[in-house]
Parts: sequence; C-alpha cells; structure tokens
Amino acid sequence: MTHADSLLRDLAATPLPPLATLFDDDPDRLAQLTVDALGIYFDFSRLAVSAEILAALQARAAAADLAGWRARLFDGAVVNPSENRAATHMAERGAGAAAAVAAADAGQLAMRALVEQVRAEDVTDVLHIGIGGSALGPALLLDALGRDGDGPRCHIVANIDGEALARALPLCDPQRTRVIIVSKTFTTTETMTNAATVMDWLQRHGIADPRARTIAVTAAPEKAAAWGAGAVLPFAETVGGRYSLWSAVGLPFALRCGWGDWQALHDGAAAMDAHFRDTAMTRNAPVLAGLCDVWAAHYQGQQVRGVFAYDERLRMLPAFLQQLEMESNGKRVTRDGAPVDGPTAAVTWGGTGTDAQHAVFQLLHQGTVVGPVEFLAVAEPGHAMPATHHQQLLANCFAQGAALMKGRSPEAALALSGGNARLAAAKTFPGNRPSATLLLERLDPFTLGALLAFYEHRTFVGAVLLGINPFDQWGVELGKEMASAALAGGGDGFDPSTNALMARALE
Ligand SMILES: O=P(O)(O)OC[C@H]1O[C@H](O)[C@H](O)[C@@H](O)[C@@H]1O
Repeated sequence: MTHADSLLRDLAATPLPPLATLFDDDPDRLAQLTVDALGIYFDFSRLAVSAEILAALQARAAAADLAGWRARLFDGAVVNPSENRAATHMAERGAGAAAAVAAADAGQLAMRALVEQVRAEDVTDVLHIGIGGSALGPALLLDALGRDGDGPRCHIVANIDGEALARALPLCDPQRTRVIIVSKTFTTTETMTNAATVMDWLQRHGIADPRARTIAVTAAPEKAAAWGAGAVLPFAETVGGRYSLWSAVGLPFALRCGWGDWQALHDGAAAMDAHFRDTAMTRNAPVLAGLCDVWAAHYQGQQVRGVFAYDERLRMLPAFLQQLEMESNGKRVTRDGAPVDGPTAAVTWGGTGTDAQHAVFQLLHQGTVVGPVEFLAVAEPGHAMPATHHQQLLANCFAQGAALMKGRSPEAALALSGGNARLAAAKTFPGNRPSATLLLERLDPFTLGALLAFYEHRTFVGAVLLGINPFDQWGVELGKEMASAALAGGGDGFDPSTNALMARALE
C-alpha cells in the first residue's frame, strides 16, 4: 500500500464537510474543479472531494505512474497484458505509433472510397448487423446526429432475438439495401446468425448472390473473405470493440452524414487526445474525472454512477457508457493477476432528462443508495421548437444538481408540513449528494468526438489508478461457452435449475 493509498483510506474514513461548506471555505473551488475545453464545460465542483482529497488522488496517480501508462498508451506499447496487445484506437484519429497510424489511415482511405461510392448509389437503407462494441458506438452516433443526414437510413440490428430483424426488415427495400456485417472477430454467433438470416431474406427477394453485396467490417479480414463478403474494411486487432467506433465500425454514421462529419468527429476526438496528453494533471478533464470516479467507487465504496443526458440526442449515452466503463473496469484482479484491493467500476446506469425526473429521481434525492450523478446538457438546442422547451430543459438539469446538493432540512420540512412530524420526515431531503455537470456548447460531430474520447480516457485513468487492465473482457466468455453447451443439449454440466429451464423451453 502506498502512502497516498493509505492517506486516501484515512480520508475516506473521516466525514467530509458538507459540499456547501467546501464551497464556502475555498473560494477557488469552482475554478479548481471546472475545466473549459473543446466546447465542453466540465464541472466537477459538486462531487464529494476536497482540495486535500484531490491532492492525495493526484499523488496516488503519480504512484501508479499515470504519466508513464499514458505514454505507453500513446506509444503503442502493450497496455493489455492478458492479450499481449497495445490499444491503438487513437491511431484511427491520428495519434500513436507511426505504424499503427499508417495502418489506420489506409483503413480510413478505403472506407472513404466506399462511403462515397455507396452515397452515390441508389441505396435507401443500410442494415448494420453487429453487437456490443460493434453496435453501441454507431447506434449512439446515428441517434445523436443522424436525423438530418442526407445519406441512406441506417438500421442497427444487434440482438439474436428474431424480433430485432422482424422489426428492421420491413423497413428496408431488399433491392436498395446495403448490408454491413460488423464483427471484430467475425465469429460472434448473434452477428453471424443475423447475417445468415438477412442473406436468406435477400435471396428470397431475388438477389442471387447476396453475400457479394455485403460490406464486412472486421479485424479478421481473412474470415470475412472466406465467408464471401463483397467488400472488407479491416481494422486492427489492437482496437478493442468498445473503442472501435472511430474505425470503419462507424461506417453507417459516415454513410448517413457524409465524410465531412466523420472527419469532424475524429478531429474532436484528436483534440481531446491532445488535451489528455498535454494538459497538466490538475487541469486535465479526463484525469480529474477519473480521479473522482476512483474516489467515489474505490474509496467511498459508492457502487453506482448515474448518467442523465438532458438532451434526446444523447439518450443512448448511458447504454454506450455501460459497456465502456463496466466492460473495461469491471474487473476483480489487477493486471498482474492479484485480487484487487477494493471496488473497481461502479454500476453505470442512467437515462434522459427530464423523463427520468418523473421516474427514478426519487431514489437519487431520498433513497439510501448514494453515488455520483452526472448531468449532461447542451447549451444550443438541436431543434427549432419554441425556445421554452430548451429553457425548461436546461433549468431542470441545473436545478436537479442544485437540489441534490442543497436538500431540505427537517426544520424547513416541518414548516412546510404544518407541524406534522411524520409528513415532515417524508419531506426531508438529506442533500449533500454529489453530482457533476458537463455542459456542451453545441452537439456537433466535433464536440461529440471530444466527449466520447473524454470518456475513453477517463476510463483509462481509473484503470491505471486501480492497476487493472481496461482492454480485455474475459468475463463475457464463460456464459458464451455455456450457451453453446446448452444449445448442444446440455449434457450433465448444468445445475438442476438450468436443467429444468432447458427441459421446459429449449428443444
Ligand atoms: O465485434 P465482435 O467480435 O462481434 O464482438 C462483439 C462484442 O462481443 C463480445 O462478447 C464482447 O463482450 C464485446 O466487447 C464485443 O464488442
């Protein structure tokens, strides 16, 4: 245990003054805990950290060699030891070792040619078949910025549940639909099964060689070629699925919105890469956010982190971040194989404001589960509806963070309750509940790129402090193996509960 680690444990065992007191006692607090960069105002000042805690977290980061690990990430050194790999997603936006950047550039060039070709063809719909990291990023991009795109409509099909295809296929004209099959491994059963079903559908509609009309996006191009894909856009094995939207995995967004928007998305991410690499640790948005994440989850034992986007365009962000944060940092051993010495990633959950206020915020304000809440808002509306919509939206967003912090004292509640103590108890808010707010000037491709790269780096910072590997995901494998065994008839490898379920409903 390092000195910084034991100091942080001591600090976590000591009650922190209320947030309001922290603001009163430190006139610099707002300036220290806010960062204005790349069109995003990051406000971490209502998180439950003091200047002393922050300094100890910075010392903890230094002891964990954050600067060294960051350099290793940028240099293309092995940062994923269990797979003996680098993590080169940043090469897709121009940062990293020369060989990785050159390979990514070649991939982008091939993608651009295909984008321009398909956008010039009479294609009305694109079916994007992929799951997990091969679906969530592109789905978020399309949902956020695709409404006004001038390219084909794009439909993302992920689930093996036939319902997903049953909904998507009727929306597509088989003669004028392009199919993209996205799978890093090109073996994922959901994706391969959905692809096969779509090939049958095309054939039934008179397309003689449907596979020749597909575009495969994969890190296993030889498998895609053997399968018979018409075109193959490869990306590097060192690009993890949940970090892959910058590669040709993001193809449907480029098809829908065009190469200019695709480039701007990358420019925003590249600008955030530079911010993460070059800005002092104390003014560095992903570093500050990652330190506060570790403080809450690891030291304070807060095992949930809520993300609420006060913008319909970002409604898919919680789902995207669930994979990014939980698949990256939901680990129980360090990169050296030792058990972790405390909690790692919190459970990421969330929703959209203001909807969520009317559904789950009761628990945030008065429930017994406490964890940091992150609000996102965009200053400029993305629509031309009457201005009152956006004003109300933003006012609600800012007020929720204020209310979480302020609360309502028992005395104030009693005054509101006509002296009825039982009612006053129900109307009391403990307050002092932590939140962060990210305020975007506008939601354009550049800012979205910067935002998503911010979350990637923040996740990396947390992993470095905890000593875990954020780039592998062995925890998803056992369930896949057992699903195959269940499909093959089970044998005697299952427990009585599973055997009974299979006997009831699995032929
Ligand atoms: O892109 P694929 O190889 O088809 O993998 C799709 C997804 O499935 C896996 O099970 C992993 O948990 C994800 O990280 C991955 O993104």
